[in-house]
Amino acid sequence: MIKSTELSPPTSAQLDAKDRLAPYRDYFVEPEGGSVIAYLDGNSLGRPLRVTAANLAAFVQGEWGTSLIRSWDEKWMDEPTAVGDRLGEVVLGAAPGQSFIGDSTSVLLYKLLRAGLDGQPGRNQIVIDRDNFPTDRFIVEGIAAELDAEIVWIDPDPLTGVTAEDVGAVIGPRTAVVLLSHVAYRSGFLADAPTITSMVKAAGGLMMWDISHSIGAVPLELDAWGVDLAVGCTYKYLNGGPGAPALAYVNSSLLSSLRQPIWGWMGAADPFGMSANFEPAATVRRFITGTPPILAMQPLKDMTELIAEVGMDAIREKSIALTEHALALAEELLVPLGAEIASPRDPDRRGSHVSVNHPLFGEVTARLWEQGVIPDFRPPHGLRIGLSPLSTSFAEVQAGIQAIREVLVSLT
Ligand SMILES: Cc1ncc(COP(=O)(O)O)c(C=O)c1O
Ligand SMILES: Nc1c(O)cccc1C(=O)C[C@H](N)C(=O)O
Repeated sequence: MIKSTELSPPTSAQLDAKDRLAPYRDYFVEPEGGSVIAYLDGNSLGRPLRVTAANLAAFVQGEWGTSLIRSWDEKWMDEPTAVGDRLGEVVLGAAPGQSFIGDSTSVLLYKLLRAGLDGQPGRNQIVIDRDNFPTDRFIVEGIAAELDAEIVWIDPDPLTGVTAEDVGAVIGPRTAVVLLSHVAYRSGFLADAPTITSMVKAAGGLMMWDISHSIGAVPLELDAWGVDLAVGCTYKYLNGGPGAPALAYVNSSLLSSLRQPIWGWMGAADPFGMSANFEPAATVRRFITGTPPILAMQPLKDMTELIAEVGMDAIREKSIALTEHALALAEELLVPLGAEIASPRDPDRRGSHVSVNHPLFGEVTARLWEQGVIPDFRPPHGLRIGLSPLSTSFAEVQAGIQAIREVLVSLT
């Protein structure tokens, strides 16, 4: 018999019943024919909002189909920075004039990192960790090969992620830029951004964060933390859609001094002046290169407004409850089968996804997808459970983890 002090953990149904964000699940497009039982990959590709379908149709008819090229003058020239400013207000903790929507995250990583490095004469080291997302590491390798730059690698403990101590051990008078992921793409480890940023700045370096796995899931305070540069994906927790253009942030203190490497007419002071030589815009527009992908930046506006309605604190609270639930279920149902939890137990050090390792998870994930249970798999043996706070229920997490268990049992 359970003693009164030994309360059993709440069930998925109880958690869903008291979840005040539960009604927002209906705001998302329902997959057809009950074909998806559990979508646990919102950290890779967020689900579309219903309103986005209507807004895209209205955009095609109105701004594009009716206003035609006049829309550039009326609205679109300012769209990348207007959307960036709104994101700054709602999710980034950034004052206007520092953010814009532009190219892919990879290309923005290149542009901002190169600009940062060029803006640090006498310093030639780029600091990055070996667990960072491949594109971040590859961009750094490419820039180091292109310029006289040295890469300083941090080898973090996969579970604790990159700590302030790790960073403190490698920064110094030659540090130009430190590039880290705020939330690690495998483990979900949430780095101590305020502490690390101030350490790097005290050493004279520039701090650049890849916020791909935190925008829209973890509250950010880029201005207050003193972040220099940041980039991040908008197709994850901002539900911008496949290949949606990325977000870039350049601290206002650097706007006049940094020069990005890919000069194009849309980053010029007067794009329609058709001038003989490149003169960069005085504002954050100088980081834009060519014609901005206006159509592709429409959906993320819808999610930004939904986040504004709900509030980042409520989103974070649900995100923590979801990851706690996922970890408790994984502990109960998967660990006895030989799986290992590969994400931080401390919610203050965790983003909105959790990873579990098992040698059979590659095969397990393929079978799960066939039956409409959709986590993702990252080699060598990590199954990642991404929990998008506004579109995921606690029951969905349970159904997903039970299915993982059943497939694992069938394969062993
Ligand atoms: C941390 C991180 N950075 C960058 C990217 C990729 O950026 P891109 O949109 O250029 O493929 C991803 C995901 O694909 C990511 O997880
Ligand atoms: N960016 C992706 C893509 O273009 C196709 C499929 C998946 C992705 C991803 O988002 C991968 C993801 N950033 C990761 O953390 O592994």
